[in-house]
Order: sequence, then C-alpha cells, then structure tokens
Amino acid sequence: MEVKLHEFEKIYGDANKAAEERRKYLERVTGAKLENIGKTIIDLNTVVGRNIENVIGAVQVPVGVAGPLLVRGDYANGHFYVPLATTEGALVASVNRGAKLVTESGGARAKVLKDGMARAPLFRLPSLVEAVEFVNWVLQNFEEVKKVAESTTRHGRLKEIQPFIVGNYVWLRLVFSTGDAMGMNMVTVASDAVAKYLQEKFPNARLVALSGNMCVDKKPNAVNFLLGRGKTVVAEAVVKREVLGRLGVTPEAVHEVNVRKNLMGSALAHSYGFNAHFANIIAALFIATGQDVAQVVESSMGITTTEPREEGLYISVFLPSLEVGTVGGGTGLPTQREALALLGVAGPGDPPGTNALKFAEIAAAAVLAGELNLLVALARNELATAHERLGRARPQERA
Ligand SMILES: CC(C)(COP(=O)([O-])OP(=O)([O-])OC[C@H]1O[C@@H](n2cnc3c(N)ncnc32)[C@H](O)[C@@H]1OP(=O)([O-])[O-])[C@@H](O)C(=O)NCCC(=O)NCCSC(=O)C[C@@](C)(O)CC(=O)[O-]
Ligand SMILES: NC(=O)C1=CN([C@@H]2O[C@H](COP(=O)(O)OP(=O)(O)OC[C@H]3O[C@@H](n4cnc5c(N)ncnc54)[C@H](OP(=O)(O)O)[C@@H]3O)[C@@H](O)[C@H]2O)C=CC1
Repeated sequence: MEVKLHEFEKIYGDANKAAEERRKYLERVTGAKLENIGKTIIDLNTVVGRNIENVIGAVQVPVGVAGPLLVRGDYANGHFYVPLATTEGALVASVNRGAKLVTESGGARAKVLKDGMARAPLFRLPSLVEAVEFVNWVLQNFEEVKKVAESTTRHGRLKEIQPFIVGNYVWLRLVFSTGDAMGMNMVTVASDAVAKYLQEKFPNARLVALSGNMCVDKKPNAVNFLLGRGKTVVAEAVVKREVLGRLGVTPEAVHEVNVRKNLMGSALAHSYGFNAHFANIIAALFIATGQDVAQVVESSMGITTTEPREEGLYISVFLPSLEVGTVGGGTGLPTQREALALLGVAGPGDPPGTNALKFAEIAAAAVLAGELNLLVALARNELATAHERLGRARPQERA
C-alpha cells in the first residue's frame, strides 16, 4: 500500500523522524540536498498539529536589533531593543539610525486607539426585506449573540457587530477583543458558533462563507483602514532640529519628502500605503516574533504625517490594522519567544491583553523610527549608496 507523505507521523510515531524520512524521500526524487533545512532546534513534535503539516525542517532568517528605542506609551515605557528578522541589507541599520534620532529627541509616544479582531460571516437570505429583518434582529439581540459567541472562548469578548447588506446578502462583521492573542483562530471558532445559532433561529438564512471577505484578512482593503482591525495604533515624536542638523537635513526638507512622496506619490499611485516602508519594519518584526506573516498585507497599511516646527520635525505614523499577539500562533516557538522576551512581552500579560497592547505600541514606535530614517535618507539622497554598501551581493556573486 502506498504511504502518503503527510501520513509519515502515523508510521514513525515521531515528527522529527517523520521529517527526516520526508527529506530523504524528497532528496531521492528531486536530487536536491536538504541537509540545512533539516538542522533546526525546533522539536517538530511541538509544531505538528498546531503550526505546520508535512513538515521537513525549518528555514533560518538572520535577526538583528534596532535600539535602544525610547518608547513612552500607555503600556510600553522605557528603552527597547527591537528584533528584526530580514535579509534586506541596510534595513536594520536604517531603523537603528531612526531609533537613535527618536531617542535622542526624547522618545516616541504611542497609543492604541482601538482594539478588535474581526471575522465577517456572509449569509444569503431570500430577499432584501428578509435580509433587513435578519440584521435588525441580530442588532436588537446583541446580548444573546454575544453569549453564544463567548461560549467558545475564555478570553474572546464580542464588542460589536457591523452589518453590511448588498441585495439579499448580509455580512456580519463580528468584532472581538482577544486578550493577548492576535485572535484569528479564536474569533473564527466563535463566529462559527454564531453562524450556527443564527441559522437555527432563521431557517431562511444560509451561511455562504464563514469568512465573507469583509473581515478583512490578508488582503489590502479600505474597511480595515477606516474601521480598524487588530490594533489601531498611532506613534508620534518631535525630532529635534539639531539632531537632524547633525545629518545635514532640516525639518522642512524631510517634511517636503514626506508630502511629495508619501502623500502625493501615493495618491497618484492609488496606494493604500501613504507611507515609505511600514512593511519593512512590520515584516521583519513579524518574522522575528512569530506573528502571521501574511497579515503584513493590512498590518502595514497606514499614513505618515509630518509638520516642520520651530523646535524640529513633528512626525507621526498611523497604523489602522496592526494584527499582533504575544500568545498563540507562532509566538511560542523557541526563537520567536526569545524575541518577544527581549521586548518584555512574551506570553500572557497581567492582566490579559496588556502584553499585546505593549507590543503594539513598541511596533508602532519602531515603524516611526524606520519611517523617519528613510525620509531622512531620501532627503540626503543616500538610498542607493547605502544599499550599494550594505545591501548588495558581493561583486564575485554578481558576475
Ligand atoms: C545605512 C545608513 C543608516 C547609514 O547611515 P550613515 O549616517 O552613513 O551611517 P553612520 O555610519 O554615520 O552611522 C549613523 C547611525 O546609523 C546607524 N548605523 C549605521 N550603520 C549601521 C550598521 N551597520 N548597523 C547598525 N546600525 C548602523 C547607527 O545608529 C549609527 O549611529 P551610531 O550608533 O554609530 O552612533 C543610511 O545610509 C540609511 O539609512 N540609508 C537608507 C537605507 C534604508 O532606509 N533602507 C530601507 C529599506 S528601503 C526599501 O526597502 C523600501 C523602499 C525605499 O523601496 C520604499 C520606497 O519606495 O520608499
Ligand atoms: N482560523 C482561521 O481562519 C485563521 C487562523 N489563522 C492562524 O490563527 C493563529 C492565531 O490565532 P489565535 O486565536 O491568536 O491563536 P491560537 O489559536 O493559538 O489560540 C490562542 C488561545 O490562547 C488562549 N489564551 C491563553 N492565554 C491567553 C491570553 N492571555 N490572551 C488571549 N488568549 C489566551 C485562548 O484561549 P481561549 O479562547 O479559551 O480564551 C486562545 O484561544 C495563527 O497561527 C494564524 O496563522 C490565521 C488566519 C485565519
């Protein structure tokens, strides 16, 4: 009988052995050597069935630190070394120089303005009239729906239901607070319970999809930008004129780059990112700390604002949909957990939710540092030279 690759755990009874046998099989049929993928400190028994299937090993991404970065938030207070996992040369140096500019100027303030993970099941009703009746009932019976949703979780709390109707179709955007978890599994299970309950109440309602794409998960979109998803965070700083002066730039010059590039350029491009490179910092931080990397899509949407002032440059970053957690997902893997520990946010907070809020504030401050520095680098026209120096293959590799 032919054995399927993904059933090796059943045969060998151990995920590490199963992965080794999978690698041997793949080496035989493809001719590729997989000796490095096989070298990992992860005990694969701890990830199979929760983080990965058909596992063959792990890839390694180098991690650097940017900091110290002074953050003055409601939860994060002090100097932080921010772990960034990337293969883009010059990126860590960039955030590091930004952190220095911010810290020398008195630090970054940060605030989480909104907190809620959304899942939006999509229902079909026979007609518009029944769709409206359905929505009205759901809104009038919020407490009942909330009880059903929360029966599946200890930490999830249903905060709000945002309904959308198109023809005879209804999207219920269910928004939950999720403690220290990013919460996608948690709210999906809770939404499933709600969908089952509503279909029992309304036999004429049919669930088309538990995720109806109004959530919105892992796609660029306007809904999260306006209504928020995960943490909606803002960080700000006033970077001293003399601190910028040491690099030969003025607040006015950096402001001009921001307005012309991040606002006008992004408007012309119809981009969702009115920023220079939020995605660089978010992706590197997500990889280092075990976040769901696909959520870099909406987590890195946002706006950078600047104002030249007498004392220096006011700069802020607005991240409407930062989806982060300190428990669950990949946050428990050994290296990712250490990276979270470096920030003092590994595992559950006391009270629950405070570690994730602290992490979100640090993330926004790190984005601010990276954003500031790239604007400064562009004002000094040093992007190409920096990447030539720090971020290119060696000449012999390019030949
Ligand atoms: C690379 C720098 C920082 C050099 O900048 P510099 O001023 O020539 O370097 P320096 O040697 O004088 O050092 C100044 C500070 O930079 C930091 N620094 C300097 N070197 C290192 C290093 N090796 N490791 C860690 N930190 C470093 C460090 O903070 C240091 O201060 P110190 O600690 O020495 O007092 C600068 O040229 C720069 O920031 N360039 C821009 C690079 C950049 O921002 N890249 C981001 C990625 S670009 C991208 O992917 C997105 C993009 C651009 O396509 C998006 C878009 O369209 O806009
Ligand atoms: N299912 C889906 O549709 C999708 C799933 N994902 C994946 O979901 C995972 C993330 O989901 P997520 O729900 O965050 O994580 P997990 O599914 O790993 O669940 C985390 C659980 O930890 C428990 N918990 C313990 N302490 C705390 C605390 N202090 N705060 C909050 N929860 C706590 C909660 O239990 P309790 O609920 O009992 O409170 C919670 O459900 C990632 O792996 C991601 O890739 C991503 C996108 C879509």
